[in-house]
Amino acid sequence: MSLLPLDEAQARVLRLAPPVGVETVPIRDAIGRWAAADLAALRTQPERALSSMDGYAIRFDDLPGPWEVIGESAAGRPFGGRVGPRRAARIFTGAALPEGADTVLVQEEAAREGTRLTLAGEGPPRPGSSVRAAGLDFTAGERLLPAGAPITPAAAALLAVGGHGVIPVRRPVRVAIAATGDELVPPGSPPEAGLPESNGVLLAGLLDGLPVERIDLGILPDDLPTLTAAFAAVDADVLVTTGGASVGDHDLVRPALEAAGGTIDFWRIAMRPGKPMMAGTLGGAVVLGLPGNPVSAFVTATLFLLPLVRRLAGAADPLPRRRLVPLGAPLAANDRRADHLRAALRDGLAFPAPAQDSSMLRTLARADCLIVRPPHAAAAKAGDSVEILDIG
Ligand SMILES: Nc1nc2c(c(=O)[nH]1)N[C@H]1C(S)=C(S)[C@@H](COP(=O)(O)OP(=O)(O)OC[C@H]3O[C@@H](n4cnc5c(N)ncnc54)[C@H](O)[C@@H]3O)O[C@H]1N2
Ligand code: MOO
Repeated sequence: MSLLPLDEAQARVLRLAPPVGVETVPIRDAIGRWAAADLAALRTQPERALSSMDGYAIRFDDLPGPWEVIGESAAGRPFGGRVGPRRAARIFTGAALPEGADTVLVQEEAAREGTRLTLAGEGPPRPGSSVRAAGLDFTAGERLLPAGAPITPAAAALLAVGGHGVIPVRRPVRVAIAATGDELVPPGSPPEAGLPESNGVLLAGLLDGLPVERIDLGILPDDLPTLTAAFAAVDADVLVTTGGASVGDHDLVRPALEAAGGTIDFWRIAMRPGKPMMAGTLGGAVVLGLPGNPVSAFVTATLFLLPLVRRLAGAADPLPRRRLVPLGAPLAANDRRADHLRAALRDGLAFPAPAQDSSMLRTLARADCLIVRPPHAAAAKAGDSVEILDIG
């Protein structure tokens, strides 16, 4: 049986559809989304030279003083006059540097009596001390954020000071979620009713915080006509199913997708857990058929569903970040499948959970990260570096 390498499978999923359409939203609503266009500064920041300290605006050449104080410049209330030779203007943090002045003498190093100002310390070391030059942060026309960059709180603040009030982003991504399996009952059902459905809870939680409009299709039975009709009726950007992805007689997601008119792009990946994941398209939707085992669903959602949603939402760099940490315990050599091992982080070391069965949610809920073991990785000892994906 041929298994697709993980990185190739990820690249193929990201190629299944372009980002969704653009909408323009107020800047606060753009946080947590991605810029849909290159965004340039509409103004220069600061627009003119400002003081970075409370003190006196002077001419550096006039040091060591004394000076006569002829006016005051406060933030939003600039001094209209000019600072000539041996003259100074009282100035506050964020206030415009008056014409003629080039330096700020901080007030801790100044003494003042009426309008007479004298040096009471070492004074500014060089021209321009305690002055923020015009355009120190950026100049009008400069690119502040490239298309596809995440709009973090800091990026949104930058765009705000850059003169933007509204931002072009991608509209929310519509994600339809269906759990499949005759054994499943809604969470909170009586204990004897069946297996509580948990993948829907898991996926809803993983999608929280992304710009997603969720469409919950609930629990679908292992019945080909029912599944086919449900899939055919889906109006979404993404249809994600869990369960029924493997090779058993009741694993009907693939035949139902095909019966509904969908196309399978690939099925089965060289990874563990998550091998039976399938990807394809149905009408305008990308379809991800995640395996039913809860940990397999978590790992494939982390590695495929979330990157796909980020890409559809306009992210240029949608894959999860990995980092290197030392192992806290040895690991055996790996086989041909990329492994994702639930692990705890203690004192900066990654300790793999002793049991890794893909049904065990308790080990997942206790894990801080997944250790990523590439195919055919050699045995590793405690202290060796391994790649991890942080989870939370
Ligand atoms: N002969 C083979 N059998 C299996 C193979 C294989 O290659 N050959 N692959 C195994 C692997 S790996 C996985 S993973 C599973 C995936 O199977 P399915 O996607 O068909 O999932 P199900 O059989 O429907 O369910 C698996 C397991 O998970 C429980 N489940 C399903 N959905 C939910 C849900 N929404 N909430 C909670 N629990 C759920 C289900 O009851 C099963 O216990 O196949 C292996 N078999
Ligand atoms: O590899 Mo399956 O996805 O765990 O148990």
